[in-house]
Amino acid sequence: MTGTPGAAATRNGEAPERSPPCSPSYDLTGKNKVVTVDGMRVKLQIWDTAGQERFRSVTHAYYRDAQALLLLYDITNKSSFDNIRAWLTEIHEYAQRDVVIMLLGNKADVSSERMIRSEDGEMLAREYGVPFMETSAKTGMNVELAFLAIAKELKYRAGRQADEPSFQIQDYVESQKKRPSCCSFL
Ligand SMILES: Nc1nc2c(ncn2[C@@H]2O[C@H](COP(=O)(O)OP(=O)(O)OP(=O)(O)O)[C@@H](O)[C@H]2O)c(=O)[nH]1
Repeated sequence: MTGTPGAAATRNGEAPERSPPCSPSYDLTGKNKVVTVDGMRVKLQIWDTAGQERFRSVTHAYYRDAQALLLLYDITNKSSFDNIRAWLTEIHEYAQRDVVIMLLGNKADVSSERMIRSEDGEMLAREYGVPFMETSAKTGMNVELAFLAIAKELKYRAGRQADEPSFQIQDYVESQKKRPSCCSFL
């Protein structure tokens, strides 16, 4: 899943079939997920473009109609981080104009092999104006939060009332996210 638009909530529900790519404790992809937001059930249909970076025309089909994209890199793999800019460029060209984007630095549990500092992820996210957090599909750190934040944003957009205060996804993520307990010294 790393370095790819890892997951998307979609409008039309039509998705190419794909098996989940791995079996850590938390599978971030390949399923429908129901998140309860303020008592309302929001259904997210999640697609994973993993392993298809070489087939750009295929991945376009995945995210062209997506309402949200989770961009994942692997904190132990520099090239996955370096690929993120290219993905953001792609997304700018092919995705919906108002797509919700979130940047995730996954494998935060393996601090001994860390290549990308948390601050680097934060800086990149700030540059593109997207929320950022580090996650671990192994321990589950921030995984539910990522989906919850997306669901909250989509629910807010769908039912926005004129007098309703706007939902600030970046502020929400910053206030809720957990930091890895052990930090590297890079
Ligand atoms: N320690 C740790 N391992 C993880 C984590 N997430 C995934 N892995 C492992 O990393 C390996 C690769 O995971 P994938 O999800 O298949 O990675 P990918 O880059 O999407 O791979 P492709 O599907 O081939 O593109 C598997 O062995 C996973 O179990 C994590 O958060 N922590």
